[in-house]
Amino acid sequence: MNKLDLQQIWRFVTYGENGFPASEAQKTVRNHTVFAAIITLAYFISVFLLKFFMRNREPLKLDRALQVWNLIISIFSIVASFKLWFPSFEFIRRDGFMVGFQCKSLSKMSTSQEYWFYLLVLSKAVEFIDTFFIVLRKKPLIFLHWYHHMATFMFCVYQYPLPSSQFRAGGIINVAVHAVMYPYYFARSLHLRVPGIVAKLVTSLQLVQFLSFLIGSIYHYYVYYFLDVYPCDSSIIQVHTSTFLNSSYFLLFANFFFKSYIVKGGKNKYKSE
Ligand SMILES: CC(C)(COP(=O)(O)OP(=O)(O)OC[C@H]1O[C@@H](n2cnc3c(N)ncnc32)[C@H](O)[C@@H]1OP(=O)(O)O)[C@@H](O)C(=O)NCCC(=O)NCCSC(=O)CC(=O)O
Repeated sequence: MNKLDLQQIWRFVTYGENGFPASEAQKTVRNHTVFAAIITLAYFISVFLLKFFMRNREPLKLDRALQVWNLIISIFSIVASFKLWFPSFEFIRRDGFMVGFQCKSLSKMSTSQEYWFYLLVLSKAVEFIDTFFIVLRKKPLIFLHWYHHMATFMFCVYQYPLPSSQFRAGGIINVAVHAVMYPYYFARSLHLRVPGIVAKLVTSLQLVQFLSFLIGSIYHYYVYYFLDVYPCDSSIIQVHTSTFLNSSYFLLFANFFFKSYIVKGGKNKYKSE
């Protein structure tokens, strides 16, 4: 097992966009796969230990901390969206949405994009913080929430060191969705009167996102199984992993949508505001 080298991980964070050494960063992430699994397991255990510890205690207020957290992660998601999306339009314009974005071109990102993509991968561990707010504030902790955080981080650690335009396209779409979701959470944490329709729109956006990932998978399967040449840079095992994960997310979010907004006219918290 390789040694944990936080200094090395941090060195890439402070490197900046210019000449970002993407292959070194990818190697470092690959060398830390076991540590990533340990962090994910530690997250799982500490979340449920903390939940148990809080069972007879008053919920913590944490309003200001939650606002600051949501503001930071909103700014990160918005800036990363711009940094990652604008150069990607060139791939799409040149080679089309499927080939240019999903199948093979996106692996050849600029060094600036590579830098932001590295931050995006690390942010999936930082986003574990969301759950600690839920537990300490004694809000309902649903399976979808912790499963999604754990699986997404491990999926990123597995895919990032490998060439995969499909994975990179997924990350870029996801950060754009987070650029809407976190400002929504920020507004909620400020106790602003957010109309119920906004929550529905955010959940719909998440569902469209998972659907777009699944359409990407179908395209890969079609090319792999029915055409003579397979030009995409994701191995079929990578595509299978992506299909499994995104199908599970799609089903869980569809269930969330159904229970929150449709059954008995939807939950009150989304109606009253
Ligand atoms: C509309 C949603 C974005 C959020 O649904 P929720 O039911 O969580 O929304 P809500 O408005 O009722 O807010 C719930 C409570 O959480 C508080 N809250 C504020 N900021 C938060 C944060 N960063 N993390 C967790 N909770 C937070 C709110 O103030 C509110 O508290 P109070 O009740 O005190 O006002 C939905 O689409 C969704 O994603 N639901 C799944 C739940 C979830 O955990 N989602 C985030 C990770 S999934 C993800 O990130 C998917 C992806 O990658 O696209």
